[in-house]
Amino acid sequence: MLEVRNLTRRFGERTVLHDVSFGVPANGMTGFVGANGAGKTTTMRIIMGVLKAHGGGVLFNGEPLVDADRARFGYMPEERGLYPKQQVLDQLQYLGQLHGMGRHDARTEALNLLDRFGIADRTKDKLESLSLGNQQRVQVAASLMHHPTALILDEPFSGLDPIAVDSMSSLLAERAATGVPILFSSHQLDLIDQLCDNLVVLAEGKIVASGSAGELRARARSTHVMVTPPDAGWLREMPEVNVLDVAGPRAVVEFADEESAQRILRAALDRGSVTEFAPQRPSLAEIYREVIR
Ligand SMILES: Nc1ncnc2c1ncn2[C@@H]1O[C@H](COP(=O)(O)OP(=O)(O)OP(=O)(O)O)[C@@H](O)[C@H]1O
Repeated sequence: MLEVRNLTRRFGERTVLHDVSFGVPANGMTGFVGANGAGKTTTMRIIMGVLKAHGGGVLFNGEPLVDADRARFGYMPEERGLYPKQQVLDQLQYLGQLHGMGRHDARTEALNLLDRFGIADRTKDKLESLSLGNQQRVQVAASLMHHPTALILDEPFSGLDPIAVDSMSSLLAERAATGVPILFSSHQLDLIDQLCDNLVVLAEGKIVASGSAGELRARARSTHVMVTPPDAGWLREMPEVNVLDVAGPRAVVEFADEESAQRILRAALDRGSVTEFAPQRPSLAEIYREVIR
């Protein structure tokens, strides 16, 4: 478990992180979302020791995070950072060896990762000769080489095609399942929804929501879809129901509580047929939009 506690950070007179606290549990992926400039990269840089915090700190498994822990983390920085002119395989092998892997193990792991990312045929090519998406795959492979104890990835999915997104997602999910806390930032809300067990939402340097997907969904507004042919417009006249949208027989509504839901359902049945009455599980994308509003 990685815990960010009460981080503050200023650049000149401007405070860009205000008392930021959240957890990155093991055994799951934590999505880090927020508008451009919200402070995600700054937070990740502080976790990795690239920037100093002006207040607060980071714990790893309950102890203050130190450089020896960070050396075992995998980090993909926003500015990336591999050598454009070096061959892909040699570069990954070199990075593995820097992390203490033997030459043979590093080469085997590099080949394994390049194969998983579908670029095993590019091992001898210089990084700069690869497309941007393929360079991105190599960057993520670099962060995974030494079987890190935690992963901090700044927009690892940006610019990837759907096949690469799938291979990267499954690889990260495998690492998460072995107990590695993974924090990754992304602007792709549908992807966050698909992959994340936890969500952290930052807005203007402040945490506006954080927690497990289940907790956040339970707190979010829950709606129902009701289909009552021929026209669901009558719902607007009913007490105890907040009608969010009506299109012909289909309405999206919000009830005060479960009893109200049941009363309205009975009223609908008394009027005629009900062909659908379904609670809607809010997506993490919807939760994100609601909390930053
Ligand atoms: N070295 C720096 N000097 C001055 N201001 C900085 C510096 N680094 C970041 N900032 C400011 O801190 C704020 C947070 O930036 P940060 O890069 O952390 O946001 P972000 O959430 O990662 O954004 P994005 O989604 O665009 O990558 C921004 O207003 C940015 O301009």
